[in-house]
Amino acid sequence: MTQRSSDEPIRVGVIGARGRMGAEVCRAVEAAQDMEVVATVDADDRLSALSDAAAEVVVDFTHPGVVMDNLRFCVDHGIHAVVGTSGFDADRLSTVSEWLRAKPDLGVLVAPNFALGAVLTMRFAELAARYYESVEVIELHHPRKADAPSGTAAHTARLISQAREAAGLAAMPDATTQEAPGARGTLVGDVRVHSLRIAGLIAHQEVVFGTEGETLTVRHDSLDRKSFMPGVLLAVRSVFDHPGLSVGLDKYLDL
Ligand SMILES: NC(=O)C1=CN([C@@H]2O[C@H](COP(=O)(O)OP(=O)(O)OC[C@H]3O[C@@H](n4cnc5c(N)ncnc54)[C@H](OP(=O)(O)O)[C@@H]3O)[C@@H](O)[C@H]2O)C=CC1
Ligand SMILES: O=C(O)C1=N[C@H](C(=O)O)C[C@H](O)C1
Repeated sequence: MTQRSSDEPIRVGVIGARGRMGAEVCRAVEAAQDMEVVATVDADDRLSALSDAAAEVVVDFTHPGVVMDNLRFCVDHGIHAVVGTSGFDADRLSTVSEWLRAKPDLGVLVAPNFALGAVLTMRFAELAARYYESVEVIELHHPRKADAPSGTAAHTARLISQAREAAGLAAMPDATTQEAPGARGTLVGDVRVHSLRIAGLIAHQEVVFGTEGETLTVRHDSLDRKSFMPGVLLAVRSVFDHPGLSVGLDKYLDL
């Protein structure tokens, strides 16, 4: 049962609208019959354009440094939010949950990755985690990316680490005693994450598992930013039915 009763197109505001993802989102929303872009905001624009245009849902693809202010504005103004921007840690998520207490009907989705294959990769990795002694994550992105490790890699590593802990696994075998800074990546929980920035790439991730006599590699490649759009549109349609904070597009899927 959807909380949205209107048959009119969903009124969507886009923050970061002139960016790589934001521009793609504007095109995808305009091409969908059941939604329309009513406001676009980018750096130096006023967020009040969103409430002035009576946006029902805001899609945010901006920057980790500004996304919390944007979200605060949406929550304060009773606008549902679909957030793709990276940089969310446990503290930020609990802050958003706290804000939402005052708006029990409002939905906020923070999704590290909207590509279906990436969502499945995270789920597969979580399932495989308990069966392997070793696991490391390698993320590969375009060189204009501001943050490292990627939000997807951090989320994947957290899920794996939690699954390993729940299964009571021992520490991973690793004889390294001498290490050049960064050579073994960064730790998220007990999982090492390695970040590559390569011209020509978009967004890619490998999760490499190993145990005696075998390895398993789960890899996903976004070859075009269009790969994120079906997930973004699904989220815009579904956010009304998921009040509170949801983390990960899998929460809107039957996985
Ligand atoms: N969840 C997912 O599936 C995906 C998430 N992402 C994430 O989305 C974010 C954006 O990525 P991408 O589109 O490549 O980045 P871009 O830098 O291309 O776009 C970000 C846009 O936001 C603008 N911006 C900066 N500050 C503000 C502000 N205060 N208010 C409004 N707009 C602002 C930027 O303007 P200016 O350039 O002038 O600063 C820019 O136009 C990143 O965190 C990235 O990791 C990316 C792809 C998929
Ligand atoms: O900046 C990007 O491009 C991407 N960012 C997201 C992330 O940090 O995981 C999602 C995807 O990897 C593309």
